[in-house]
Amino acid sequence: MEAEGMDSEGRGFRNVREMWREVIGCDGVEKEQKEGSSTVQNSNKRQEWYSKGIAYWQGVDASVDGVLGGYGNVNDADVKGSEAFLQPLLAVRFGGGNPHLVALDCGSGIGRITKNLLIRYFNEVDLVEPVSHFLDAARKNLAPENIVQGSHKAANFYGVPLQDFSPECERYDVIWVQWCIGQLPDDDFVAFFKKAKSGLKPNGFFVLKENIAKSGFVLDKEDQSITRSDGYFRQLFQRCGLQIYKTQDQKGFPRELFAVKMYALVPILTETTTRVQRKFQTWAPTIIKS
Ligand SMILES: C[S@@+](CC[C@H](N)C(=O)[O-])C[C@H]1O[C@@H](n2cnc3c(N)ncnc32)[C@H](O)[C@@H]1O
Repeated sequence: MEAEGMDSEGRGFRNVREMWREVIGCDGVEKEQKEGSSTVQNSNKRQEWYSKGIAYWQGVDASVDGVLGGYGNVNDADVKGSEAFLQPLLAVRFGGGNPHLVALDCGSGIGRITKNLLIRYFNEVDLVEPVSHFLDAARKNLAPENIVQGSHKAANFYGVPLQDFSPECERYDVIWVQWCIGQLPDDDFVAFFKKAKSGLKPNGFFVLKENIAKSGFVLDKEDQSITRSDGYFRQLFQRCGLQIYKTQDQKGFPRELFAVKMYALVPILTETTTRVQRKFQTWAPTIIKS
């Protein structure tokens, strides 16, 4: 049978569930809930997956080149591509008036994206990053004296991994997730986005920017991460209750790198929420008039 995916050493896996069972001790669909020794092994393996990932990043220089895996030269093209994607979305979803915009930069590393992009568009940016020397560098890079954007500021620095992060309810207009979601197995990926949805304001959205495997997945045993294909991501979005609002390919990266895609994602409205919203829309003018 043909392999659905492979690891960085070229070893094939028949399917993604087989791979997750091997690396985290369960198939990545649902966390093992049952008590007993299989649970212990499962959580030990999952812990090992995460701690090896963190250990890898702890050994990396707190620099643009470090967080970009030695490809610091793609920073400019990355920021340009992200800005071209973000700007029209902001205009459509929050245009008009002068809204106070807030973003969350996930797996922020040294604050590269906040510094070069988010801080220019958002009045406040929060960062979440589990590796302490990266977060310390981010604090320095984003200190008020190093920011040229008026009253815009990096507001909160959270030193936790995404799988343990719970956002403040309805704080964010945009939750930016770039080059870090591969650290999370599927079930934690789904749990994270489900939880993070509550952190979005009503018109808010996620931007996920990631490397894309040609098909299936590629498991990187060095930094304990997985690169997923576009089809794989789309299945996970459905499990998260998210739909693609807009997607675009990143251009201008060296050919030897993975392709990179940007997805703007919004919560799928259930029939009930849609009905409540419709009702509200018909009531609203009456409320305003009276
Ligand atoms: C390739 S770097 C990208 C950093 C940043 N997003 C950027 O584009 O400049 C990957 C980042 O993910 C972080 N990371 C590793 N495990 C993580 C986890 N479980 N949750 C959140 N971030 C994680 C690393 O510490 C590192 O900062």
